[in-house]
Amino acid sequence: MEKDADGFYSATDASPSKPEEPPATASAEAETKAKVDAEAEAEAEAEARTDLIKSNFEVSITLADQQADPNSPLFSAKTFEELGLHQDLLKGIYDMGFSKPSKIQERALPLLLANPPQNMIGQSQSGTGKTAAFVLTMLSRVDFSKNAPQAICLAPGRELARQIMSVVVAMGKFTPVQTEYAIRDHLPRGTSKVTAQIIVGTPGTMIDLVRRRVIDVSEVKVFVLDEADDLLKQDGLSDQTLRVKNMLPKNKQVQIVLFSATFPDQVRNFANKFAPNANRIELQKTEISVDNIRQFYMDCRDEEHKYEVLVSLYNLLTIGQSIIFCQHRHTADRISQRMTAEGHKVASLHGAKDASERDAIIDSFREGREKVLITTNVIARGIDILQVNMVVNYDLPLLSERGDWKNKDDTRPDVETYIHRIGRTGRFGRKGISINFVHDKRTWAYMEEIEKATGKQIIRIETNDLDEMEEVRCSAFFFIPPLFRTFLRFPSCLDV
Ligand SMILES: Nc1ncnc2c1ncn2[C@@H]1O[C@H](COP(=O)(O)OP(=O)(O)OP(=O)(O)O)[C@@H](O)[C@H]1O
Repeated sequence: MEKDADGFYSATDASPSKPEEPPATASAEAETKAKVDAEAEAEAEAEARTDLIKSNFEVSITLADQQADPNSPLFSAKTFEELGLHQDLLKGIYDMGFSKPSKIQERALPLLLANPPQNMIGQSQSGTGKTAAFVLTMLSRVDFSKNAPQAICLAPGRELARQIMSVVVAMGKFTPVQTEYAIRDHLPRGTSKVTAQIIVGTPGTMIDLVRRRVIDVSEVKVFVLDEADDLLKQDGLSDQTLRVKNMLPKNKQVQIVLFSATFPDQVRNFANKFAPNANRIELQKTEISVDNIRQFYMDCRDEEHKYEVLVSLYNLLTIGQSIIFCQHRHTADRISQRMTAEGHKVASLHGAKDASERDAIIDSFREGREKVLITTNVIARGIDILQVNMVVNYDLPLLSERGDWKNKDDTRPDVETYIHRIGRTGRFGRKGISINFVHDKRTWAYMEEIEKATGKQIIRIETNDLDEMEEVRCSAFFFIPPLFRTFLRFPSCLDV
């Protein structure tokens, strides 16, 4: 197997080299060399120390490099100041540590903020900053002096709605914005009218709250769908999403904003009707999945062998954080129970757990208290946890298994879900690894189809060669100072 075939570079490659000054004498030369060596050693040690403390191996240099590369989805020729944002929002953005817009932010924000407001259908690869684009739109459009809902954002799941809200709160930190959730079990029965200006929730609960007049939508002027293709999928959430739209005021224009990394052809037409005359930012099919996620597969003998391989990967899974995707809830439960019984620390999350348990599990994972999360498609989309540097497709996603798919005999993989799943790693230019488990002719064929559809190579790793796996992981993520290699040979040393 060729390592680094797809141009991954380490921090050493990316570091700007120091200009060399010719030393005046031999002793000056020796002195300079000693100084440079000492500096390099100190840098390497500092880097190793920082990595040990953070226990994640981000190489920050890559972000600046990518934001300066016109071919990167993170590139921008402009600054946030040039995008026409209010001073208080600029403060919020810089407080979050953003320094430059990404391509989607640079392109979408001027269109989203222009007057009169126009609809938008925006597509950009996973982890490239779509959330900030629509959150800044909502925060820019609401009138903080009015205590009434003016912007509604829908997401397909509870975990994503909560995450979007955290971005609204962080970006709106220097504004007087008031926010409220429309997610299950959040507002107690008997709650009187919601006066918050921005509401984030899931379609079913939003309908319920509007119907019960807890949420009055008469002042709404922005309606956002995140993961819009999922919310507009026929037989899926599209009925409910459409009902929310039909509840919005008819006597004034509501700006409709749709965002996703994927807009399959069958949804695109409906999206065009849902958001008429929209400005559109689209990706070519070959651009959809990002290059910074290296994709691998492991050829397992059967279902039991899949489990054994997963267990053998445990040390690697816990260097950073990892998400393991299964097709069914019972598989996620079975694997996590078995691994826990064998002494491994893993968590499992799926839609059958109750709301408060789901919140506690994802929060604990987000805070890094759990390092391995075994789950279903419930968090395949949108979830942004920067430390996740490995995704395992324990089961490949299939169309026939999708709740909204009518043809249960369909023998095709669900390529969109695959793209979203692997997009849980490699966020905003970071490096990530995905591994698919295949175990028979059928799953092999699914994987080949995914490879063809995404146009990205999926490379084999031997199931019994953990050294190779370790090297793959090291070459993908780390600048490895010589001393530090020891730690990588024994990853448990890193759990400080
Ligand atoms: N301009 C920026 N500078 C630095 N970081 C940014 C910037 N914009 C967004 N980010 C960060 O990038 C990460 C990914 O952003 P976000 O979750 O919005 O991606 P996305 O495009 O919505 O992805 P997905 O398609 O998976 O939902 C987040 O951690 C976010 O804070």
